[in-house]
Amino acid sequence: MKVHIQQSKLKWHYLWRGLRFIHAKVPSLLPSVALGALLKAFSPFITIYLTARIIDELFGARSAAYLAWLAAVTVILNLIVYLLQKAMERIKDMGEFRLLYFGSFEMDQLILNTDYENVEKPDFHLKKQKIDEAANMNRRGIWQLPELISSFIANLCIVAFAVTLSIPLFLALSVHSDSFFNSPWLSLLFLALILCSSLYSVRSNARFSKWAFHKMDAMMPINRAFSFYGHLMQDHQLGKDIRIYQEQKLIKKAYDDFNRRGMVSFCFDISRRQGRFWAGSAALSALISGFVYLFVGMKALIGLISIGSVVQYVGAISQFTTGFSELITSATDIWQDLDYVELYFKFLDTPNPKYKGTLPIEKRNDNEYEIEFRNVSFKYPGSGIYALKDLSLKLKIGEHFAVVGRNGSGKTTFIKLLTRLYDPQEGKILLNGIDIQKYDYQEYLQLFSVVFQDFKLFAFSVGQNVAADVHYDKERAMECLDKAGVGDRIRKMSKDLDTPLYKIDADGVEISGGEAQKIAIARALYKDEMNQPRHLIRLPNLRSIPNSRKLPATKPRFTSRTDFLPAASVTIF
Ligand SMILES: Nc1ncnc2c1ncn2[C@@H]1O[C@H](COP(=O)(O)OP(=O)(O)OP(=O)(O)O)[C@@H](O)[C@H]1O
Repeated sequence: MKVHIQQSKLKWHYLWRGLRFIHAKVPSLLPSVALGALLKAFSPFITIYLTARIIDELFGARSAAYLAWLAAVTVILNLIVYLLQKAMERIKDMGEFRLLYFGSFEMDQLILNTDYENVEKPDFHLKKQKIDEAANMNRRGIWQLPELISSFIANLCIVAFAVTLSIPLFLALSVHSDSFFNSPWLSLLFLALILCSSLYSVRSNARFSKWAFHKMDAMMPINRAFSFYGHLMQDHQLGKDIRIYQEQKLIKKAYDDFNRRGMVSFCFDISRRQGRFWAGSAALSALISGFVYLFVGMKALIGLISIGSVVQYVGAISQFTTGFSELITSATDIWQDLDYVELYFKFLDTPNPKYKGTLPIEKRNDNEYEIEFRNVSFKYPGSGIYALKDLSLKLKIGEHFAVVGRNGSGKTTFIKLLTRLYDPQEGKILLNGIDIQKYDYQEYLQLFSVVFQDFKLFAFSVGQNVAADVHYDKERAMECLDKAGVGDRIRKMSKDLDTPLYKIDADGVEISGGEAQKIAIARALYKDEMNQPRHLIRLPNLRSIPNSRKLPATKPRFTSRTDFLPAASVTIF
C-alpha cells in the first residue's frame, strides 16, 4: 500500500514536471491543447441539441421563421467551432513538432556534455534507446503527453455535456404508467451496463500497455542489433570491406534473423492482443447501442419524451458511452505514459560522476609545468582487470616524451586518465603538485591537444574541422595545416578551407586516411596555438617516425628518447 502511494506520488511529480517542461519549451502548446479539446467535444452536441429542437418544431408549431433561425444557428455555430478547432489543431501540431525538437535536443545536449565515463556505459545508451523506441514504436513519452491530455480533456468535456443533456431522460418518470420502461431500476441497470463496458475497456487497455512496456525490455537487444545491421548496409564507409571480404551474405543473414525473431513476432503478438481487445469492445458497444435505442424508444412510446428528445438522448448517451470509456482509457494512458516521462527525466538527470574543482590553472611565465602520476591504478568500469597498475612517473610539459608498449598495454588509458576522461581508482595525478581533480575542468582541458588512434573528423568544412568552431582564424588554420603537411592538398580543393569533408554534402570531398590524420594533427596544433597550452599529441602509429624497431614490452614504457622507438604503437608528447 505504502509502495503504491509512493508510486502515485512519483507519477504526479513527473506529470507536473512534464507539464512545466512542455510549457517552458513551447508556451502555446498546452493552451491550444485545452481549447482545441473543448471545441472538439462541444461540436457534436451543437448538432445533437439543435437537431432535436428542429424535429420538435417540425412535429409541433412548424414555424418557418423559427425553423430557419434554428437551422442558421446550427450551421453558423458549427462553422465557427470547426474553424476555431482547426486553428487550435494547427497551433497544437506545430507545438508538438517543436516539442519533439526541444525534447530530443535536451537529450542530445546531455549526450554531448555529460562526463565521458557516462557515455561509455552501456546502461546509459540502453536508457536512451528505450526512450527512443517508446516514442517511435509505442508512441509514448513526453512527446505524447499533449496528445493524451488533449484526449482526456475532450472526453471529460464530452462526458460533462452528455450528462447535462441526458439528465432529463432519467428523471422522466410518470406516475400514470406502470410500464417496465418507466422503472427507476431500469435506469440504474442501464447506468451499470455503461459502467461495466467502460471498466472492461480500461482493464483491457491497462493490461495491454503493461504488456507492451515489458515487451519493450525484451525487444531492446533485438532492436539494437536490428538497427545496427540496418546501418551497416547504409554506411558507405564500410562498403569497401563489405565488398572485398564479400560480407553481404553474412550481414543479410544477421539482419533477416533479427527481423524474424524480433519484429515479426512482436508485430504478430501486438495484432493478436489488439484484435481480441477491439473485438470485445465492438461487441459490447453494439450491445449498449441496442439497449439505448430500446430504452429511449420505449420512453417515447409511453409518451414520456418527445420525438426530438429521442434524437437528443440517443445522441447524448452514445456520446457518453464512448466518451466515458475513452476518458478512463485516456486517463490510464496518461498514467502509463508517465512511466516513460519518468524514464526521460531520469535520463536527463544522469549525474556526472566526475568531481570538478574550481582552482584556476596557474599561469607561469617560465612555462614550468610538471605532471606526476603517483601510484596510479585503474580498471575500466565493469572490468575486473587493471588497465594500469601502480604507475608512477613524472614528466615536464613541453618536453618530448614517448610511451611505448604492446597493444593493450595501457597507453591510451594513460592519456584518458591524464585528460580526465576517467579518474583513477587508486593513486593521484598531480599538476605542479596539486591533484588535477581540484582544477577547473574546462581550464585544465585547455592544456591538452590529443590525436587519438581512432580520431574522428566531421562532415563540416576543413577549416571548421581544424578550428573545431564555426568562426575561426583562417590564416592560423592554414598555417596549422601546413605544419601538419597537408596545406597544399587543401589549397587544391575547390573551396580550400571552406570545402566540406565527406560526401554528405554534394560538394563534399573524400580524403585519404593519411590526409585525415594530418588534418587531425592540424586540429591539435590549432588548439595548441590558440590556447597556448604546452601541447600533448598522441600519434596513432609510426608512419612519420624514423628508425622504429620492435620492442617486446608488455607494459607501457616511458622514455624521453625519440630515436629509440617502439613496438606496436607509441604515444608522444
Ligand atoms: N572502454 C574500455 N572498457 C574496458 N576495457 C578497456 C576499454 N578500453 C580499453 N580497455 C582495455 O584496457 C587495456 C588497455 O587498453 P589501451 O587502449 O590503453 O591500450 P593501448 O596500449 O593504447 O593499446 P593500442 O596500442 O592497441 O592502442 C586493454 O586490455 C583494453 O582491452
